[in-house]
Amino acid sequence: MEEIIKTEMLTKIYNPLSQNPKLALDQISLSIKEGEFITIMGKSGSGKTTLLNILSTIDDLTKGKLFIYGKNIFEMSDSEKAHFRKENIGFIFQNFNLLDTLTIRENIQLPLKLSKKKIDQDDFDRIVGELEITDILDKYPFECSGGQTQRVAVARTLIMHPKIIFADEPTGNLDGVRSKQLMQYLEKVNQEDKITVIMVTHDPLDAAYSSQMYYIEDGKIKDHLMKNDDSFDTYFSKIVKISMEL
Ligand SMILES: Nc1ncnc2c1ncn2[C@@H]1O[C@H](COP(=O)(O)OP(=O)(O)OP(=O)(O)O)[C@@H](O)[C@H]1O
Repeated sequence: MEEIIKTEMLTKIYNPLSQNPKLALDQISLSIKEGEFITIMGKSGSGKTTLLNILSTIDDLTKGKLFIYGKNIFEMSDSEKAHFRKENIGFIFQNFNLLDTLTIRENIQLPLKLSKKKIDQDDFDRIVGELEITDILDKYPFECSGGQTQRVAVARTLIMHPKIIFADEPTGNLDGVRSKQLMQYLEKVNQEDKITVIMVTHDPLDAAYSSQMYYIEDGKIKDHLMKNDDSFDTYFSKIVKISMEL
């Protein structure tokens, strides 16, 4: 499988020139191939969101190297980065970011309109059907349940057919049943559509869906588990053990 993201000694220092520079990521080297399902775990403040933001090119690194599809990020112009994000990346956040003044249908179609892409009605119908939100398309987000708005946010991401989904604590506001549904859906698009998923989570049940887990401590990779190396039970129990330290 093609390598999509590679970092070498990636380092992030916030406010480097101030009296209080903050070393948030410290020489992170990793490689992510197409079709993988990666989770990033670690204590609060360990650097997980910073790493996600840099890998998705939303934020800049301070030192080290980041390659996207083999291309050095320092050699990419802002418009090349914007193009990469538009064509390749989808985000799922904890608070879903739906617009209350738009209907559910309009919310889902918004990214297509913003990037001046045509709406493929069959594709739209398939996605909202799979996510079971067909009957709320004319409602507004404030009229929907948390589980429904979460599925709308997923639909809005998938309508753009991203190659990579970045998810930051996507189940953070959901109950156990809704969390499981979201994770099963992410697993489905990962396995069937080969969408690469890179997800930050605190929850070992969420992390168990991944094929690899990076554990970050004080901005450094402290542990890297691969599901292939172990049986599922062993992988899961290692994740549970690590998450007990969180
Ligand atoms: N814009 C910023 N300016 C200065 N320091 C920052 C900034 N953003 C994050 N930090 C600091 O960098 C470190 C890593 O932050 P980050 O948000 O990546 O951690 P995290 O592991 O995602 O935490 P959490 O689980 O609480 O969301 C923390 O010490 C944080 O306070």
